[in-house]
Amino acid sequence: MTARAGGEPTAAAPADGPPVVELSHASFAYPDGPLVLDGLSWALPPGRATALLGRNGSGKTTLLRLLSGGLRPASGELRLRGEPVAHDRKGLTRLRTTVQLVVQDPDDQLFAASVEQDVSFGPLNLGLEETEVLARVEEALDALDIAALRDRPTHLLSFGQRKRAAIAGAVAMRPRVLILDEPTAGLDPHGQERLLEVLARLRAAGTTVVMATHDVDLALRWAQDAALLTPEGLHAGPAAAVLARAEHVAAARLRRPWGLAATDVLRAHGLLSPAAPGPRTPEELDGYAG
Ligand SMILES: Nc1ncnc2c1ncn2[C@@H]1O[C@H](COP(=O)(O)OP(=O)(O)OP(=O)(O)O)[C@@H](O)[C@H]1O
Repeated sequence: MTARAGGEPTAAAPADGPPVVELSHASFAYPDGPLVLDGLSWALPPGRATALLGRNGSGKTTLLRLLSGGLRPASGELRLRGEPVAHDRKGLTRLRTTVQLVVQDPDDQLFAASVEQDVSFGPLNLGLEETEVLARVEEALDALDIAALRDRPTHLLSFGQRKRAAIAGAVAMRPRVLILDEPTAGLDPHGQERLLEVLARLRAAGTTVVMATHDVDLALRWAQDAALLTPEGLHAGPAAAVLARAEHVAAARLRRPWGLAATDVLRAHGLLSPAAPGPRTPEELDGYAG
């Protein structure tokens, strides 16, 4: 399947400033494979929360790896604060101080003997002073609520704990853009809520957060913007508007989010004016009852 640039003005969400990171007309194919992404453009303005959705194999992971410099577009370019990124050591180091990717499987990310060593690795690699490294590691362990696990071997942790350790490693880099590939997959509901709290704190501090997910309800309630990767292209914009486009949602093999379905029912019964925003969660529905 090939994702192409959409044929309509879809890519840019209302920006709060010039994009921090941006792919422009990027195409990519794995060696001996078909084109996965074809001329795709996507800009991430600062401080926004964006959900990336699409069917299995649509190219979400590929797109996130292109944005974070792990893959290089065959054509088109990656820009950091408007400047083209050179895919050499210097260019990628500069990119990684700003953009951090947390991959889907924590076992692809964790490699050090203990949690603390793993979380320290990135800041140490930046050549920071020891006190600065320690401060960042403490901050990241606290943020992910895993300080008690600092001396534990990573391979002896539960899946959810490993996932949090992997995210802590990215957070310790204090990135302006944090990209997470299906971070809630495999977490229990409590773990998911804790993770969303962590992401809310990072966003409050101005971090741009991008999350690939298959969960449309999570996307509607958590994200300001959504991007749907379909065979026709990337459809991006404010989350409620993007997820209301039935044909794009169907092309991404998703379903209508709960909140939009509830909004339809409220409007059909005259309980909500056409212009008023609807509930995004069952908890918010309570506010419409009286
Ligand atoms: N290392 C690789 N080598 C060759 N082909 C690959 C590689 N990784 C992914 N692909 C192919 O590229 C396409 C896009 O894969 P990708 O992992 O980006 O999709 P995805 O949207 O993240 O999927 P999922 O929702 O299943 O995680 C798929 O057809 C996949 O088979």
